[in-house]
Amino acid sequence: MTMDKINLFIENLNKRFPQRFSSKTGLLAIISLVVLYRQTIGKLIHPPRQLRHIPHVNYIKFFIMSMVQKKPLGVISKALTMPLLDTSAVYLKPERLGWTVHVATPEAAKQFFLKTDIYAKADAFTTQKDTLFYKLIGQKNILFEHDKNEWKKHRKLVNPAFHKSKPVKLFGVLGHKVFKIVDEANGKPIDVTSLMERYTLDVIGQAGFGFDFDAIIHKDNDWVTVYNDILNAVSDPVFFFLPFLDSHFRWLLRDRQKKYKLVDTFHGMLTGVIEKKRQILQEKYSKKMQHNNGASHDDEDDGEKDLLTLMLESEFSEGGSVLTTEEVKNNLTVFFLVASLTKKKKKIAGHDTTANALSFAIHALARHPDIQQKAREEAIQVLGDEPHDVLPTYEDIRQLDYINQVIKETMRFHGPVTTGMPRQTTEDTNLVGVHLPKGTPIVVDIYDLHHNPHVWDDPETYDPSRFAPGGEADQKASATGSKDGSAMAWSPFFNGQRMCIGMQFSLEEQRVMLSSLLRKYEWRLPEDSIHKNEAVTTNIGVLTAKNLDIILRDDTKKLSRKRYDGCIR
Ligand code: HEM
Repeated sequence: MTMDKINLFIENLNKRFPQRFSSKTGLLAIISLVVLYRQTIGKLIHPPRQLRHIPHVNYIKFFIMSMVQKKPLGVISKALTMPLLDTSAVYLKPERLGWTVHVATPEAAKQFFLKTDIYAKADAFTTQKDTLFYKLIGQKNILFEHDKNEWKKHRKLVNPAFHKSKPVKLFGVLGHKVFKIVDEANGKPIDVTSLMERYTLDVIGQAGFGFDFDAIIHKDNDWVTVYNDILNAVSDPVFFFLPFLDSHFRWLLRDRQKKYKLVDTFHGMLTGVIEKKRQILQEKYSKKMQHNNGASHDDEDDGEKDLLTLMLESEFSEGGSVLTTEEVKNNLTVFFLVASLTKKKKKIAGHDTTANALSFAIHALARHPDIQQKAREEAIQVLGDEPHDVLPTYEDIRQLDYINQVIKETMRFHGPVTTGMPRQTTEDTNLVGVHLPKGTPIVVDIYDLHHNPHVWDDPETYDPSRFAPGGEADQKASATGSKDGSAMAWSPFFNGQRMCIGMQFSLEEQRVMLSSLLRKYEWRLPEDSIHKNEAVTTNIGVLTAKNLDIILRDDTKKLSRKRYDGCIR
């Protein structure tokens, strides 16, 4: 605003309100308004000066589309972020840490994934101590740990457990419980997101630490309710955006205090299980050491042991406790957070990565009956067409080439994790020609990377054959190590050191579930489905399809409806 305009404005004010405004007070008022605007709304809607050389989304449009109109992420991406990628590999978008750099090309993603010292995990959540979320996840755990040495300690212990864990039989047995629910629906629409969430909750309970939530069959049982209540409280947007309510005003909020008690109850259960398992293992190992004269061989199948047992066993082989019970408990909680968290209130974004990947695959196959049929033929070819339910084996799921392509294309098209957790640059740096000052918040935008037309051919077309041998994805992967980082074009689990540790676990779980469903059922969307043309998704948190009802029918007529009778093929 020039001086002339200010003077004119003051003159007008003086005319309207004679004797009220001297030039001085008018000027002061205007300056105060400008400062106030800059410090509040201006700060929100304009990126900080040091980042203004990077293209940014229009804040107002973004706010309206995401918060007011609640448009699906894909719609927002097409309207606001994709156009920015025509001229730049990165752009700015508002996030929890303020204006954040979003990386959406393989070349830039490669730098992000590999240079972990520069793009270090931000201490974003753990700085807000005394919140319910902080209480739930605890101070030290593998996912949120930003101190490299501390993180290595966790990863070293958790890695072998995930490497050994192959609970394929468990995935199948719990799949048969899912069949029970589908059969009971008798052709009526089923909310598959909820069903898959209950499935993955039962999986992580049993595969994580041998605990049966029994969520598939009894969705309202006590532990599932405790768990849902905690999760709903943790994701309550009011407390999420105003964390000081938790830390400073909890004493006024009795209902909130109850949620803190629920977390204590949940932690108490986990701690009890850990301590009991430690004790049993300790006794077992002492006996074995006596009998085997030092050798500690175990006859049980490692693949079907739960992750907690495997973690504690690797502690024993290291010669004692590596992590405290508290740290082990925090890691188990993290497995829940990323592997299976159900939700009760539909308005809350889903949190469950694998369940959403499965739901999106079911949706994609419902929209593309030809692909569904091709995948079914493979499932029947590998698992057989005996007239009873079967349990896929590890060898079986290794042969599911086409279903694997379906899973990978689904995770490109609708990867449940859309950005990963924020990093902050630890020094001034240059990312593919863009200057980033120290302290810049930055994420890899998996959704935009997977939908970037400069990276993928016709990215809005769902086509599993991209992942066929020699296909588009293979060509990119064979460029591994190349400067343009094309191998990073598909990164639903991230890449590099902090890549998802549960990737194989999740992929195997998906292979078992999808092949089992395909072998037994045909499915379609109801006529009035909101997801007919494309999946209507959330735009915040883990990507979820809202109210995804599907009609499943055991009408292939190839198999009888006889329930699994205990025999494993
Ligand atoms: C479709 C399923 C899944 C997807 C898309 C997924 C994706 C991811 C991504 C993108 C990250 C990196 C986050 C970051 O550093 O910002 C991650 C990390 C992690 N994931 Fe997964 N995940 C999935 C399933 C699982 C499962 C089933 C488990 C465990 C049972 C798991 C355990 C973890 C852990 C522990 C980390 C932290 C690793 C570390 O920092 O060292 N994930 N996941």
